[in-house]
Amino acid sequence: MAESKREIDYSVYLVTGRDLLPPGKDYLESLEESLRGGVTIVQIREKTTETGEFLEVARRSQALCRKFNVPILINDRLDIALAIGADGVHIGQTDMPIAVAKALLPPGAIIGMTCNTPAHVAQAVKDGADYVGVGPVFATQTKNVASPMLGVRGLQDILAPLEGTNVKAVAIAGIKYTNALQCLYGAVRPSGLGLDGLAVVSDIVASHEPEAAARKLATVVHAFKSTIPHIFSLSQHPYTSQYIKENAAQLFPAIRRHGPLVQQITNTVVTTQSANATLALGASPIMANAPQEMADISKAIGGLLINFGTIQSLDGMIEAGKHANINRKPVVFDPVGVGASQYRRSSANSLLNTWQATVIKGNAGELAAIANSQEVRAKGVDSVGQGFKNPALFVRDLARRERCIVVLSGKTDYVSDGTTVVSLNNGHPLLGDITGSGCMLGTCIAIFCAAASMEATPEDGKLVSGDMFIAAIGGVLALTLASEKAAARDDVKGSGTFLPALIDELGKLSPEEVVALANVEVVSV
Ligand SMILES: Nc1ncnc2c1ncn2[C@@H]1O[C@H](COP(=O)(O)OP(=O)(O)OP(=O)(O)O)[C@@H](O)[C@H]1O
Ligand SMILES: Cc1ncsc1CCO
Repeated sequence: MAESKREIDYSVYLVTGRDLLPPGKDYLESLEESLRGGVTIVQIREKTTETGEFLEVARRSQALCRKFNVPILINDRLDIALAIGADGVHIGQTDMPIAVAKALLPPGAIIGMTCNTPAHVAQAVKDGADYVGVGPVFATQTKNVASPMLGVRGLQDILAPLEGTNVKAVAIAGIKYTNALQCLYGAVRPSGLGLDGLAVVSDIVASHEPEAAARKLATVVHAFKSTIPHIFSLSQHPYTSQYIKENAAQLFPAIRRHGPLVQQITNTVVTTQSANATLALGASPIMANAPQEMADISKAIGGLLINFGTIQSLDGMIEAGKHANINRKPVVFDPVGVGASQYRRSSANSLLNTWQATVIKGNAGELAAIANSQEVRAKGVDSVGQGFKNPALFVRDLARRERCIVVLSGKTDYVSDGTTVVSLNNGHPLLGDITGSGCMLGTCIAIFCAAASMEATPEDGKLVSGDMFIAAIGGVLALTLASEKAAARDDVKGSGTFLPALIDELGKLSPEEVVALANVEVVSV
């Protein structure tokens, strides 16, 4: 074993599973191909194999790993690790304690531990583990998992004890190329601490083409790791009011150029007006709720809105977001009335645990409920009271926690990417007199996000390419500027005549008008 600790790259952590090999695929052939594809560390897991055979498998695996200069760890069996001189061991909660393993293994050996709770992680840190394997993130068939699933959101909490330590973390269970970016995004804590890698089994081992499977995963993990510092600022431009106005204004003609198809799972109150608003802006709506059709629809769309004003199919919302993440399409989440019932609260949690939102948009009452804040109360779908004492700080912190753009609607709208906060002071009180103006706002934001991502070149490490901060602001400006123009019309006598005028005006805004009329301020927090 190595005398001093080598620098380990945990990015693509392969856990072997010979029982999962596809028919006709040789174990060593599969391992070599996966190493060629970019696996950076290997753990040999043999749960039921006799000692002699385990030793043989470990020896042969090690010879291959050495060829690629990739470290090899042994699951559970210290005797096997010692016998072959492995780089270290991976132990479970019910296996040998870390202290005992440390005493038996030579200095420099890597010790990793499976952890299902923050308390496990804290203990592993105390005991001197080099890394923790945290999970289960998703349901999986490869292991009989008794611990409750963490979900993507749970990853942030379980990593908390690693703040300020040098202990590394990989996530495990149910991780595949298709959900890799969700996990990586989901795990990033407000401090910027995140996962060092992803542990996979079947995504590589069960593949007929393990080299290609490993390469795809490696590309995503490496690309993500190189973008971590900029995770909240999708653009690295120092935002000024003028830059924001000009770039948001350019998205109006971009929508008309691309005519994005925007999928909207929305409530029964606003469906028609949201579809008409979509057409007015130059995009195409498709209102689709059934989980069975999400895989197909997701491939065709430019963006997705999930508004849960009247939850008809939670499964549909889960599937739609999942496929949008897989296909790298922006997802705008509008948790309408989320504080109104326990069902809505738990549904929001399930959704945010399954996919990564690009934008979360809500009024003060809704966003307070999402953030578990008692500061603002709600009455059904409406926010009551004066709102947050410091709305700019609130949106910035929520954007950091949820790792996405946050839009707080109200008389003044606030938008943040976790670094910059802007306040937007356009709009008209008549927007408060019609139902579903907030829902239309979500629709507008989804359309702008779709256009902005269609304008951008896709990048490997990003769930969505394009500047979603500017896009979200563009969506707010569309609705609020159109409302000002509609309210000023002679034919508008009240909320009844206001709604059709609003839809008319949405389709008429020019980029020049947007720059001239937009009231955008960058707020310091
Ligand atoms: N008094 C007002 N003056 C100017 N603009 C307003 C006013 N009230 C709301 N708005 C605008 O209306 C849009 C919707 O925001 P609001 O916070 O009212 O949504 P909401 O409460 O979710 O609405 P709903 O529940 O009806 O869908 C925002 O862009 C906001 O700027
Ligand atoms: C009134 C209402 N109830 C559920 S959704 C909705 C539309 C405005 O949010």
